[in-house]
Amino acid sequence: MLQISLFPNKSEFEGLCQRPSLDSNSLELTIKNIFDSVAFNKDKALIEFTKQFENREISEVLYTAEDINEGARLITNELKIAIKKAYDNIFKFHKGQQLEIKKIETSPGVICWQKSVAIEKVGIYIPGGTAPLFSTILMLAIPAQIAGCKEIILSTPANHPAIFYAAQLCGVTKMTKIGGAQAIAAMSLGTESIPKVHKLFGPGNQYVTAAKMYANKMGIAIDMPAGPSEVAVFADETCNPAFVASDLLSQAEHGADSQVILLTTNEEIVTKVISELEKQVELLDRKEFAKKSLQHSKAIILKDKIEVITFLNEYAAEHLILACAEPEKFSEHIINAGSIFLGNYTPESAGDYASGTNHTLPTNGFAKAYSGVNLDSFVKKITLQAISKEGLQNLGETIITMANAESLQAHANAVSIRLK
Ligand SMILES: NC(=O)c1ccc[n+]([C@@H]2O[C@H](COP(=O)([O-])OP(=O)(O)OC[C@H]3O[C@@H](n4cnc5c(N)ncnc54)[C@H](O)[C@@H]3O)[C@@H](O)[C@H]2O)c1
Ligand SMILES: N[C@H](CO)Cc1c[nH]c[nH+]1
Ligand SMILES: [Zn+2]
Repeated sequence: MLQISLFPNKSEFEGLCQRPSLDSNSLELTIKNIFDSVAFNKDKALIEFTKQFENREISEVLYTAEDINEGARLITNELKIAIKKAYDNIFKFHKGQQLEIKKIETSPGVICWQKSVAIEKVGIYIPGGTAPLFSTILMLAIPAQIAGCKEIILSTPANHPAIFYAAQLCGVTKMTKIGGAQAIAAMSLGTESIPKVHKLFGPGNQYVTAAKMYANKMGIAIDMPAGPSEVAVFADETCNPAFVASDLLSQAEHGADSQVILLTTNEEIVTKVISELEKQVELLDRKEFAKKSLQHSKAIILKDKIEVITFLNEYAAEHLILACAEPEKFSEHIINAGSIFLGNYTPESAGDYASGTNHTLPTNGFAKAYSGVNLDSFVKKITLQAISKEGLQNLGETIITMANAESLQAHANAVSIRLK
């Protein structure tokens, strides 16, 4: 059950913000070995790792169009309707992130603007080790589709019908059967069957996340480190303890390495939430994962709201639920979080599936510096400028003065030659 921390000192906040993690040295070595093998033995290495880590026998690393059609046909009508509804909301929210091009005349005759251009080849990782997270396909392939990415390569160890259905719906161009760090290695290095991509996206366990970081060091762009799921809930007297417990469990059930945090200024709320957790956890099919996750999760009782805000900004949760009075007003004080859920009727799982926001979010405190996936994640911005003869006459002196001061005479000449 949750570890309780009663009125910790501010000096203890940093320790309380630690997430459970694997030994990073041995993790890095495992990842390096996987990348080296995939670089050398390509598809053959992928087939061997799939047997070694997942006990799955495969003879080809890609699904054929026929495999995908057949897989998708097995989806139930009920799930198809749910996915379409989620698709529409996620599409609407991400389409709304498109900005119109604005040409700015910075000084007379000098026009500057920028355009967004889709990243041509993207690799999306869809977690599937213990649950087939087909919702992640919507979260990654919909913005890729809106951005106009030409190739969307999907890798996942899962083979649920909804995985195939969602891949078709979202215009995925190639689908691999590979999971884990070896999938990330394949999309970073390229193999006989799997193309090398320009940018990697997607959440995953610690192996997947460490592999993305490794790929990033080799020069492949990544969305962000999106590892084991986490949630922090700030609950005051207006909360419903049963709702709070259900939210904590919704992230605890992801995996043993997930972490959930309950923050409050009222000790009685902790007692009520824990009693709900004890009841609700027993009803879950994934109770073993949830219980392990709760063992390294925490209930923290703080002195006042100011301390709560300080803690939350230090923790930088992937998801933050504000089960408190005036949640929107409270949210104005939050500067580090992946996604914020306001009020008693906004469960985190709404954002996981269907409200419209993206569920691929920075974990492990990376929300201090990274955003979650959004439309911009799939584009590059190219700036453009056009200067008229009069424009250059206006700006020329400024450029020449600055170029000379940097001792870059050719830069100055490129202007003065035009003004003669
Ligand atoms: N941050 C986010 O946005 C977000 C979103 C969704 C899910 N998640 C997280 O994604 C994760 C999904 O994890 P998962 O394990 O179910 O699926 P996964 O697909 O991420 O990982 C499964 C793969 O891990 C590899 N693996 C497992 N044990 C290994 C070992 N000992 N050595 C080498 N490789 C090994 C295997 O190849 C397996 O295919 C969870 O932690 C969940 O919390 C995060
Ligand atoms: N909560 C996860 C992000 O941390 C996303 C997800 C997918 N399916 C269910 N949940
Ligand atoms: Zn979730």
